[in-house]
Amino acid sequence: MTGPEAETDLLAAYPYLLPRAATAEPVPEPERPFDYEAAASEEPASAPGPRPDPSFDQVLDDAFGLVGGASSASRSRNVSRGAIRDLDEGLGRDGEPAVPPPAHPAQELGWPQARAVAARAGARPLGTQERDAAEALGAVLAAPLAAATHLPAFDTSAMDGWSVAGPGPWRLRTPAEGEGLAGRPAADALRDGEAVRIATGAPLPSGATAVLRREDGVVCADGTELACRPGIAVPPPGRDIRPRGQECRSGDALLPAGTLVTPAVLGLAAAAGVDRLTVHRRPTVELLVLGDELLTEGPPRDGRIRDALGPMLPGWLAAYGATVTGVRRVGDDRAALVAALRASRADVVVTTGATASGPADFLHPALADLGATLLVDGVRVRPGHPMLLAVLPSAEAGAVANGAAANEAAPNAAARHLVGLPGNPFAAAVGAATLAEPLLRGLGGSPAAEPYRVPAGVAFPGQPGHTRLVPVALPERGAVPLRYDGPAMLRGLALAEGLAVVPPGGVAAGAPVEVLDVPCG
Ligand SMILES: Nc1nc2c(c(=O)[nH]1)N[C@H]1C(S)=C(S)[C@@H](COP(=O)(O)OP(=O)(O)OC[C@H]3O[C@@H](n4cnc5c(N)ncnc54)[C@H](O)[C@@H]3O)O[C@H]1N2
Ligand code: MOO
Repeated sequence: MTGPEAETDLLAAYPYLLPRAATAEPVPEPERPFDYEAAASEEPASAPGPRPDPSFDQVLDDAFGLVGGASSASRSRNVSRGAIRDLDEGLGRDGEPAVPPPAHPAQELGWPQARAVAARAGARPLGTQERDAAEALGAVLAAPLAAATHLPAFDTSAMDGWSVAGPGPWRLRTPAEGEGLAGRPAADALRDGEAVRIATGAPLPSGATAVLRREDGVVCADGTELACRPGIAVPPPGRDIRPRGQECRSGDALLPAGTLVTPAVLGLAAAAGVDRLTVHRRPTVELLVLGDELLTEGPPRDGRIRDALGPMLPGWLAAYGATVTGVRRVGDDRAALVAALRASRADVVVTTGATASGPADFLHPALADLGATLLVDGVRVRPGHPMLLAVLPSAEAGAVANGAAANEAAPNAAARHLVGLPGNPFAAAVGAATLAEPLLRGLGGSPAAEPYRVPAGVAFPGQPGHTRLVPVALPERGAVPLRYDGPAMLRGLALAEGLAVVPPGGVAAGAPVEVLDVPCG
């Protein structure tokens, strides 16, 4: 469907785009080279101070302001995608060769290379386990889901009405108590010319050739005869019967290994009689939020600000496949950070803040104290460049150092990792999408997926030498950037339907641009 009717439907589905729909205009190309710092520090035009409550539409208009309006339609996605395959094949993006990463990177890596390093660090899943289906939600199937039954398990009626044998009219049998209802044994066999009531989902009696819908049949006054209503044709054999095995046969592989266990997968498994699922163990993650300046409630005060990442990142990390075992706040204290890292039993520790070189940025010294190995130490990406990825010494070593029992150690004998995200909130999100996503997906057994690309709805200027990650809306005309995408801002990200990956050379309007998912669960 196209044209005004389609547009009306889409606008009904996405009302927040409505005010822009009528006014969407061609988008002017930016006239000056992209100035990242200027854009990052871009503030609302009006002076600070009390402002009248804007309407929801105004808020969204404002966010879309940078591109002169979103187009008429949007859509949502819920697909996991990696972006590493071409690198693994040695192709490289951004014009950078996909050279093997150094063991101790002395300099920032390109964005594609950093993602490839994180993917390789997570290349070996942590192990498999059999779990009750409900507990497997969010894990990845380690074996195909095999049907334990035919579906439907028996011939069944697709409609409320009568099961009939042969062409009508039919002698209508008086049903015994419960006969013809779902969940009861099939009614006694029908002989040719007979009919008996049946409900949707009830097993079909043998001898039945079709189902006559209730609204298509008429019963004579004494209730003994059934005929089609005038103008209704006799249902041909098989009409409104769901035959046994129509959807699958017992033993059929319904889903391949590598499928994410979603609510729909739980539904399918239950329908197919499967109670236990074989899944990859989800990596455990502990989130350490670093910084003395962070408050956990109320407005910023006395130079202190609210922690935005403790509330945000657990959902993101869970969407990447992790089981988040805890969020801990650690002050600007090197010894406390070292102790927290030693004490952690998680497969992956994610930290926020303290990645740079300020007086309170203790992450690098703490990692040195621990004897950790840096795999990524800075990435040529804006924002988020100080992000890092390290291999931690084994949990057993940490446990012994702390006098803890060895069996408290992470069940994973494989390497434990630390993802260090910058403190600026949008920069931290970029770091999570760059390093935590491929690492956690891999450890959790998700296969790498093809990069997801959409046409750029406008030109995206590049930043020489750096990849830019830009929060975008995805209306029909393609990816369009959202405002308020500075490193310390979350306004753009909170509205975003994806993160566009803009290579150093930029992306011309209409050319494909890779888009990463923004977790929304
Ligand atoms: N001399 C340099 N200074 C900085 C550089 C640099 O290259 N050289 N890089 C800048 C960039 S880019 C970033 S990003 C930040 C990274 O800083 P850190 O990771 O060390 O983080 P902090 O200094 O702890 O915090 C930075 C900023 O973010 C705020 N913050 C921290 N945690 C949170 C949180 N959980 N929720 C909300 N906001 C948070 C913090 O208060 C600071 O304002 O370094 C630049 N400096
Ligand atoms: O670019 Mo930082 O990484 O400002 O946020």
